[in-house]
Amino acid sequence: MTPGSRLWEALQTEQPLQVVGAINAYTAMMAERVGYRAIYLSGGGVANASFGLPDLGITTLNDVLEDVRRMTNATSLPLLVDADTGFGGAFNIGRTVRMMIQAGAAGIHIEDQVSAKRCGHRPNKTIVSRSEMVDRIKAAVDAKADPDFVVMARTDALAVEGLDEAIERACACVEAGADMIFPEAVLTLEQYEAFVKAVGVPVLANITEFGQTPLFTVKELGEAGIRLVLYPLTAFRAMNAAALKVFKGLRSEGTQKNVVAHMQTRMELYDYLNYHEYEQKLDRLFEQAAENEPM
Ligand SMILES: C[C@](O)(C(=O)O)[C@H](CC(=O)O)C(=O)O
Repeated sequence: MTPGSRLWEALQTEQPLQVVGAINAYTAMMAERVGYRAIYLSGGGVANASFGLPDLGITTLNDVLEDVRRMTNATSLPLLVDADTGFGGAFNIGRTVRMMIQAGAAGIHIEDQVSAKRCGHRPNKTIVSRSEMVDRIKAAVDAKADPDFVVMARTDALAVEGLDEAIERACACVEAGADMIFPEAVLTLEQYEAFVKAVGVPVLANITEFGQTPLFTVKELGEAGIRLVLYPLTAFRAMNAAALKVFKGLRSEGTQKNVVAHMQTRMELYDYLNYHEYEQKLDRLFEQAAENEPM
């Protein structure tokens, strides 16, 4: 099974499918162990966590691929990747798809903002024309060496041009071959329902914290017909708050004794890494080496 077909399978098994942002390989392994069926690599997350940059279209395809490879090597979960605006024109978008497939991604989403993009939940976004967005999707679809690789069209048009244009764009993207639709910065369940009714392909809801979209539950979204629920930076935000708390505490108190109870222990860390299996192999190697040692 290809990563793409695993994503389609997960979509059949879990409805709606929770897709959880896993910012790095280790977090991806924890997500797998606790039962998620699909994971996500956030574009904002790559910029913020791997480069200390804001989510403004500054990172490159290779920057993202590096994190994709790390995560796909560490888990067998299908990985959906944020490809921002596709990293260039039609030829670049084709290359993006081919390289993402090579790196083990199950799918990507490409959006209709201009390349000097902003976070989808910030004001003053600018989008390209409908025909330019359709060309982006066509370029991505043409490059799909694996037919099950998911090309998801994200539209940021709702906040810029309103619901009707956003829905028409989404439909035009589906006609151009998009497998799924990601309407960005949706405000109500009724808006989700309108997308679901119009597009005829799976629709993703981006339930990112501190944004424009209320924190709708999986149940509410499922009832609105949503097939994928995304939590792009949920774990990252929690990890950051925990790191900050421990950094400040250690600085002011001169010890971590008061927070150690809230930490993942060494044994828990090792458990998720299958450390003990590695250690046993290492022990055997040493034993064999000792046996082979000339007397
Ligand atoms: C999905 C997103 O593009 C991301 O980079 O993960 C962001 C998430 C966020 O900033 O909360 C977005 O929605 O624009």
